[in-house]
Amino acid sequence: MARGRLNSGSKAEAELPKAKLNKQSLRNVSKLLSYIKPYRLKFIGGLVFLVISSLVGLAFPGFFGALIDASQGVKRYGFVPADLKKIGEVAIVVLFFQGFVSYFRITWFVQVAEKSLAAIRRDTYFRLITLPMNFFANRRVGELNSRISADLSQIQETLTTTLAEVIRQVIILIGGITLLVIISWKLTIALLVILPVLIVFAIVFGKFIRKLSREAQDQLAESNTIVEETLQGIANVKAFVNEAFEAGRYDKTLQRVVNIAVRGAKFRGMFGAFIVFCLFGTIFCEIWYGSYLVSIHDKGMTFGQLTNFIVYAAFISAAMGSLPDLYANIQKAVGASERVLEILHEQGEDVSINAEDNVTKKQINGNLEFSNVEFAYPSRSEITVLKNVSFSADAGQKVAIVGPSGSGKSTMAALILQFYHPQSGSIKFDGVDADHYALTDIRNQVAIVPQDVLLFGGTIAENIAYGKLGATREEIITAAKKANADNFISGFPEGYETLVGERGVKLSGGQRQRIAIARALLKNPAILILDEATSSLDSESERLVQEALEVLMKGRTSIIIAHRLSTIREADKIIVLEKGNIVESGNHQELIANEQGLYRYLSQLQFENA
Ligand SMILES: Nc1ncnc2c1ncn2[C@@H]1O[C@H](COP(=O)(O)OP(=O)(O)OP(=O)(O)O)[C@@H](O)[C@H]1O
Repeated sequence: MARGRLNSGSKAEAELPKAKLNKQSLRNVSKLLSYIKPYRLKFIGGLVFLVISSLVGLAFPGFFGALIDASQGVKRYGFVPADLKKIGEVAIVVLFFQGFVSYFRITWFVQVAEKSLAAIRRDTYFRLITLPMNFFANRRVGELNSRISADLSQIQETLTTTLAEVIRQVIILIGGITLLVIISWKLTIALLVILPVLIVFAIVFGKFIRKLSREAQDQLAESNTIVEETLQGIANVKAFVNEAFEAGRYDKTLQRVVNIAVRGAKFRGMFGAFIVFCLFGTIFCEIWYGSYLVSIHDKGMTFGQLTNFIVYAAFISAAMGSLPDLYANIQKAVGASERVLEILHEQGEDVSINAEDNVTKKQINGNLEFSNVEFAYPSRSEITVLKNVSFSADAGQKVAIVGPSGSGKSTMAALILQFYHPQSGSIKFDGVDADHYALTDIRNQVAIVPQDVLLFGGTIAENIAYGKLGATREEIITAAKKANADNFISGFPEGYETLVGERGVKLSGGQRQRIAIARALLKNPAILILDEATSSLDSESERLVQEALEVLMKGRTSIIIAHRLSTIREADKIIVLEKGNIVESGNHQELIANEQGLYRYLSQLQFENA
C-alpha cells in the first residue's frame, strides 16, 4: 500500500497521462537525475537505510513467532533463548535501531527530493519565462502551469515516496516469500496459487469501479457548472423567466449522477461480496490448513510458525496489491519528466538568471529605424503581417502609427521590443543593427505602456517599482506624482501599501494606466512605446492620463500606436499602415491634405462618429 505523502507537493493530478516505460523514456528521465547529483551521498545513504529498514521490518514478525513459541516452552532460534524477557529486550533494541534508521531514511529522502525538485522547478520556471514569445503563442497558460505544478509534484512524489515504496515492497515480496517457503512450503504453494489470481481480479474490478466513480464525478462537475453559470448570469435567468428551465436542466444532470452512482454501487456491492467470500475464504482455508499442520506436531509446524506465516502472508499480499499502483505512478512520473524535459531543452532567449548580468552595457540614444522589414509570425508563416516596412524616428521624436485593426501596429511594437525578429530587412537602434546589441540592452532601454495594464498581486509601490526594481520610496512617489497617480494613491487608506491585483483593490482603467506610466517613468527609457487604450476613458480621466503621457514622452523617442487620431495631431511623424504596408507618412497637416488618403478617410470617420 502506498504510504502517505511526506513532502510539500500538492496532490498530483490523478489523470496525468502515463508514459510507456522503455529504454528511451528511462534514458530521458535519467537526465533529470543529474539534479540529484549534488545530494548523491544523502540519496545513497537513504537507499542503504531503506534496504536495512525493509530487511529489519521483514525480520521483526519473527519475534511474534518466537514469543508465542517461547510461551509454550519451544525454543525457536538458536540465537534467541526461549525466554520472554530476553526476547523482549532484543526486540526493543531492534525497534530502537529501526526507528533510528527510518528517521534518517525519511528525512534524507525528503531533503534530497525537495532540494533537487526546487532546482528543477527553478530551472523550468526560468526557462519558461525566457522562452521566446512564439513558444507562448502555441500553448495555453493552463497547460504550462500544470508543468510546474502537477508534473513536478508527480516527480516529487515519485522521488520521495514511490521509489522508496517500490524498493521496500520488492524486498518484502522476495524476502517474504523466501521466509514463507522456509516456514512451510506446502502452505506457501497453496497461497501463491490463489493469491495472484485474486489480486489480479481485484485490481481489474477495482479499476472498473474507479472508472464508474470518475464518470459520476464528471457528471457532478457538469451539474455544478450549471449552478455556476446560472448564478453568474442570474440577471439573465430572471429577466427571461427561465427559472423553471434552469431547474429542469439541473435536475436532468442530477438524475444522471444518481443513475451512474447507483450502477456503481451495484458493482461495489459485488466487489465487497467478492472480497468477503474469496479473500477471507482464502485466509480461512490457509489458517485451517495451518492449524491442521500445527495439530500434527512433529511433521507440521509450531504455533509461532503459523503466526509468522499469517503475518508474512499479509505482508506479501499487501506488497502484491500495491505494485500496480506504484508502477502506474512511475509511468506517470516518467511522462511528467518527459514533458518537463521538453521545456528544459527548449532554446531560451539570451537573458541571464543573474540580474547583474542584465545591466545595460551599450547605451541607446533613441534613434530608431526600420528598413525593408518583412515579417510573418512563426506560428502563421504563410501570412506576411509586415511588408517592406521602412521608417525612421530620430531621438526625441514622436512618431505615431495609425491604421485599421489588424494592419500590424502592435506587431511593429513587438518587433521593436525584439519579441520576434523580421524574416528580412533590419531594425536599427542609433544606426546599429539590433542583432549587435544584447537583447537585455534593448529591452532595458525600451518601455511600453500597453493598452491593458497588468498589475501584479502586491502593493501599488511594488507595482510601480517593477520599472526599476531597486527604486527608493522617494523615486516611486516622484514618478507617481509625475504620472498624476499620487493623488488617487494617497486617497487610499493604505496609500502606496494598498494591495492591488486579485486579492486587492480593483483600479479603474485610467488609474492602471497612470501606474503603468509611473512604472515607465522610473525605467527612464530612451524609446517609449505607447499602445493607446481603445476603450475610451471618461474625459477627466483621459485628461489626467494624457497629461501624464506628455510628461513621460518628454525628451525621448515615442512610438505611439494610436487608435484615436485626435491625440496625435502634434506628432512629428504619422505612419499610416494598411494590411502591413506603409501607405502614407507625414505630419497631420500633410496627411489631412491628401484627399484620397487613408488618414484623411479615417479622420473623417472618427470625426463623424464623435
Ligand atoms: N501572435 C500572433 N500570431 C499570429 N498572428 C498574429 C499574432 N498577433 C497578431 N497576429 C496577426 O497579425 C496581424 C496584425 O496584427 P496586429 O495586432 O499587429 O494588428 P493591429 O494593427 O495592432 O490591430 P489592433 O488595432 O486591432 O490592435 C493580424 O492579422 C493578426 O491576426
